[in-house]
Amino acid sequence: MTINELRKMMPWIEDYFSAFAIDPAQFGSRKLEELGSILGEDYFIEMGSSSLAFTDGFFLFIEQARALQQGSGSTVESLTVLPGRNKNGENEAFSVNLKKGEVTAIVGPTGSGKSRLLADIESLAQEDTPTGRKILVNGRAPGDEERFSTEGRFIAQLSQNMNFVMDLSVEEFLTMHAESRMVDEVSRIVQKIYDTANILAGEPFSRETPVTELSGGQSRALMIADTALLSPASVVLIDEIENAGVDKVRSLKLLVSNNKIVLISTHDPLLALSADQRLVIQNGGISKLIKTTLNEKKYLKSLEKIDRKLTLLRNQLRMGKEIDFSDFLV
Ligand SMILES: Nc1ncnc2c1ncn2[C@@H]1O[C@H](COP(=O)(O)OP(=O)(O)OP(=O)(O)O)[C@@H](O)[C@H]1O
Repeated sequence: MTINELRKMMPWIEDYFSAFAIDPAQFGSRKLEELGSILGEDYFIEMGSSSLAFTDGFFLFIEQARALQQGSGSTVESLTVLPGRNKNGENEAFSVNLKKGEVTAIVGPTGSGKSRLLADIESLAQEDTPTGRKILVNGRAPGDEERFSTEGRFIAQLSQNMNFVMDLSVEEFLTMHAESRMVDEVSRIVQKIYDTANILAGEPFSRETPVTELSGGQSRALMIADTALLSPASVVLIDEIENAGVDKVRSLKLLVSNNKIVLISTHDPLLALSADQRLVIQNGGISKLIKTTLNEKKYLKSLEKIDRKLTLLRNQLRMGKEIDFSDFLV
């Protein structure tokens, strides 16, 4: 496949060329594989026999380009979680200040209160939830209008149990959302989100699929792509991405950009160590804030390799194949 053929297949790719001031006409007839040498190794795109395989570098490319296009855009510079009480009614020891561009993992045993913390932030709690926490935006308490308005919400939440209640196809849903955001070129952004969601989802789906018929993983992938590419949210809350049948590492890269505050509740070491820091929740209260160490970061690449192998194995299992351990054990 040539670069021009890719441009025809995915017209939205032009956005990224223009964000990087690259004129694709200069190398349009060259093979896709050569894109790596043009953009730099990190952006290399592999070609399978019948399908495209995108590297993580490509996703980073997309993400960086998007951040460039959107500029700093975000209005939320910081979120502060003022101390509340744990399940025993004891005061939390310290407040937590989350800044733009930071990714924070929330870790802790099952039932410890990770989702509760996300819910406090989502509802911009003002000492009116079971924890008694208070959330400040840019250093001040939001007014009721800000808290309860559905317009211009700057917080997006992705959770494990996402159900669509509308009777719309994927295409209708995305079109409606894009139109409500008053974007230019609705059909182009719709295709971009659809293509990205299909890359993230374990099993592909068509534009005509009713959203109510999407599997858990597929609807998750659709909402991740939608949030990353269309929602103007400057705070993204993610509740356990790991079991959703989506490519979690790529999803995180897509959602995280320099101008967002991202919180992710997780039991997954790969996701937790991808974050800048982690909040430890015990018995309903925030008990520690640990910065990810350089040593931990050093092992991320190896963890990613192990995780890819496990994903392959999981896919073989899902497809009803006999497991091939030849690559796994080296
Ligand atoms: N500080 C608190 N005070 C009172 N109740 C709390 C507090 N923190 C959490 N809870 C309650 O404890 C229950 C379990 O919390 P939550 O669902 O947030 O746990 P979790 O860590 O997300 O668990 P899992 O890992 O299983 O998803 C919820 O009903 C929640 O409202």
